[in-house]
Amino acid sequence: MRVPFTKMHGLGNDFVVFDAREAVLPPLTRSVATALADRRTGIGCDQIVLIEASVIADWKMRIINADGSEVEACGNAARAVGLLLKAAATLETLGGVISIRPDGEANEIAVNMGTPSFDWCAIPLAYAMDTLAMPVAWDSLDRPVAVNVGNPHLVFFVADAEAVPLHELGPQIENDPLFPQRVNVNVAAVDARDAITLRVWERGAGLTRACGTGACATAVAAMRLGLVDRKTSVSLPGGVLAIEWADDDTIMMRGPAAISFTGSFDWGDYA
Ligand SMILES: N[C@@H](CCC[C@H](N)C(=O)O)C(=O)O
Repeated sequence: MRVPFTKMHGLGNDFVVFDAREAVLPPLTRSVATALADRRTGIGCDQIVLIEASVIADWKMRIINADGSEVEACGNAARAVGLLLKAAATLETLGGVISIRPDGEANEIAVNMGTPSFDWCAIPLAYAMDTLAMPVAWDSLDRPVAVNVGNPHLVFFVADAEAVPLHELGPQIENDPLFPQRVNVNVAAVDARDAITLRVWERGAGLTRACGTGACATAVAAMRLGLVDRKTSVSLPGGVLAIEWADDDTIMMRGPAAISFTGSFDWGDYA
């Protein structure tokens, strides 16, 4: 069975998007997902995104990492779905209902990502600790902040984000038993009261060009620590996002999304 898809990205964080609002797709098993995401033999992507019908929001957005794990949230994918839908909409996700809308320029999308949580059990962590200054370290990375923005993030503030061997420390931290659902790992440098530089090791996908939820988690962590104001830019390897922690406690993310190409995928080859 050939299934049409749209290859998209948000600042280089790339997705294979299946629009299943009207069509019923075969089940996306772990073996289909990993084969599809494989950059050598499949289409290649960081995440697979399914748009489906919802009974509690306009649409449901499902997110599957390149390793086949289904997860709660993806900021860049929300903007990609916003670009495809070309209209304001609410999206049901495993992390809660979020909202998207076109934002001025043709490919710019604004996303209300919902309310962040800092409770240790909501991250989740394996045991109680202060999530604003965690008494833990992995080599040179220490005292991170933990934030849940639908999905779990750990944020380390460092002098030079480029200098951190994230390809080595990222997988160690992601899989540490302190994080029962694993964790996304952010290393950030505060450049000014309204500017952060960020690199992200994503749970289930590794180093990516950008991570929207990572930008949101890092911005609110820096805001809680008093390092930046309530509106800041976050510069990632793939480009810049604008993040605001609004008075109603929700996080607004603004940035672009793009379509790379369209195609069709033979599900049966991988089932
Ligand atoms: N790239 C995404 C985050 C995707 C999910 C993440 N890897 C997880 O496992 O939580 C983003 O833009 O937020």
